[in-house]
Amino acid sequence: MSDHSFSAVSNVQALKWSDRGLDVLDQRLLPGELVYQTFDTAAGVAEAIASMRVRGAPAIGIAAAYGVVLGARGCFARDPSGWKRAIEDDIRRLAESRPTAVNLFWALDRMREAIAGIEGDPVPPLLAVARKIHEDDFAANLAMGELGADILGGCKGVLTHCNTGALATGGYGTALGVIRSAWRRGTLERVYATETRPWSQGARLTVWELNEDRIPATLLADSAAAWLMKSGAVPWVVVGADRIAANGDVANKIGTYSLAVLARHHGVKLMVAAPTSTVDWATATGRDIVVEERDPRELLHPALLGSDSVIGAWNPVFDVTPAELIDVIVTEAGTVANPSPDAMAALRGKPR
Ligand SMILES: CSC[C@@H](O)[C@H](O)C(=O)COP(=O)(O)O
Repeated sequence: MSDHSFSAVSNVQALKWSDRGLDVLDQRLLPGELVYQTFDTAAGVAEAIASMRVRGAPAIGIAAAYGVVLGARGCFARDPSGWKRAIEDDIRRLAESRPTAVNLFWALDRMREAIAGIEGDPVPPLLAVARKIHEDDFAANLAMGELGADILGGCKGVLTHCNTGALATGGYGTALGVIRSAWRRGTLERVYATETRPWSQGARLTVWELNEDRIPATLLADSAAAWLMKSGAVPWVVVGADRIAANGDVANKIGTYSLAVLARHHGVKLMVAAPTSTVDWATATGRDIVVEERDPRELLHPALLGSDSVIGAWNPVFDVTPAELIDVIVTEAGTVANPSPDAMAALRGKPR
């Protein structure tokens, strides 16, 4: 993978592999500081995912794949004949880092399959698989960008939620990839980005990425979305996904479901852009998706945290949008209009 392939479309790379280990751009510090930290163990990568230094379903999967390479390097050095048993602990730790984004489990399954066939030093073959996962995600983003931009046609304004850009993926982005492609075609004039709770992912990451690419954007509070839709400025909402069930229900950043309901009320269309690695064929409907709930302290003011406080906080960080509220799902393998179990099944057989 050449650096040029990334810098041609975006200056941002969330994950970089080097002989020292995995360099992770600490997304918690953006946009104020651009700091990479190097992780040289699988446990370190698991912590980087859990603590949200790495964010976004595809990027989490890619980081986990590199984490397995690091785990194999350590296990093989300690025990060349028993490393395959030892690495299971690392894989388990990585799998426990976040529960909702299925790309994590998809990538770990790919690494496990590769481990099964390895004789001798596992690092070169596992690194090749991790790099392929990374490169394939980037290529999928570019393909989705084109397919999604075709559907947006001459649309001048879109609303997006969360961050789905180069930082959240192998580069370029899912929903933000569609937006980048539409912008490059000269059709899109302005992006509206929600600030996105928790941690203001839109305010700190999405609009930063858009600014890096000089794409005009307007930031709004999540609660301003209905009012924006009423104004007619956004014929489309374009979002990513953390897990898509086999019937087309979509788990994505908290607030996506609200946007879907609002969009339907206002006659605004909803596009979900995600690679096929985000489709969980083993999960029949959105009811079976585990929705991560994070620490209430991420929401609640410290002054209200004391033992004499009667205030709690509910902090689910994803929600599930039912398929019937989604107009189209865009993947690198094709698009699914009006998603249903049958329409999704047709996607399954298509080559990536
Ligand atoms: C490109 S992944 C889909 C996103 O919309 C998504 O919800 C996301 O970035 C997840 O964020 P995270 O910060 O990892 O919880």
